[in-house]
Amino acid sequence: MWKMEDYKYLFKVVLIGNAGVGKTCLVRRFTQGLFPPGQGATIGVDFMIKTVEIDGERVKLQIWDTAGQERFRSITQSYYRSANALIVVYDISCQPTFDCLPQWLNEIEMYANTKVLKYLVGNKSDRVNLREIPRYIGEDFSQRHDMKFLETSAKEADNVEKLFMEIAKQLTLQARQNDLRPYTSESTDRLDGGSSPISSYGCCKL
Ligand SMILES: Nc1nc2c(ncn2[C@@H]2O[C@H](COP(=O)(O)OP(=O)(O)OP(=O)(O)O)[C@@H](O)[C@H]2O)c(=O)[nH]1
Repeated sequence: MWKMEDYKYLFKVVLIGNAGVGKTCLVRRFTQGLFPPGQGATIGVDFMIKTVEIDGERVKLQIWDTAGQERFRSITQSYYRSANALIVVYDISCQPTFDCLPQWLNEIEMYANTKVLKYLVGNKSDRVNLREIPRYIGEDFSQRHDMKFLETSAKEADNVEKLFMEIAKQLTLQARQNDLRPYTSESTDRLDGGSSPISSYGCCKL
């Protein structure tokens, strides 16, 4: 077991998207390596931690799993602001979950930090015969909205590790650049903006 202080950076990653798209399963797959049977709907928010290694440095990911149901929206919104990365999830076998993406982007616009790293994820890629959203449609949407894109399957562990590791890597790169940069008005803005700072262990300690 690593000790709590044994990490260089701490990043908050928040998953959002309609109920039932597989947010909880993605988090469980990555943090615990399992696909839980009979997963109930998330109530409010939940978080799990996983420490990974990026270029020889330990990076701690605090992964927040939010409830997709409308009635929890006011609770989940408060978590956007401190996110370093946001993963917007839809289900490739369920068109309405894709059609709701503009609403999720609206939420991000209203509540998240402008510099947040955004990923669009089409989950349940194993449901080949039930696919309703072609891959290129998801990819095109992501490009138009300044998001990175991946299709995943929490069930078959496809691209899940890749998703979180890419995020950890990107955030680490950004953090290293910030560490090198002298203190500027821009970095002050970032802190005032309420986002948890992408910076070294000293200021991000829990
Ligand atoms: N085939 C398939 N089913 C999946 C996958 N991921 C999740 N599911 C199923 O989809 C259902 C919903 O999964 P959850 O992870 O609870 O969805 P959620 O987005 O967290 O839902 P809320 O907590 O209500 O927001 C469950 O029945 C899962 O077994 C996947 O990759 N493939």
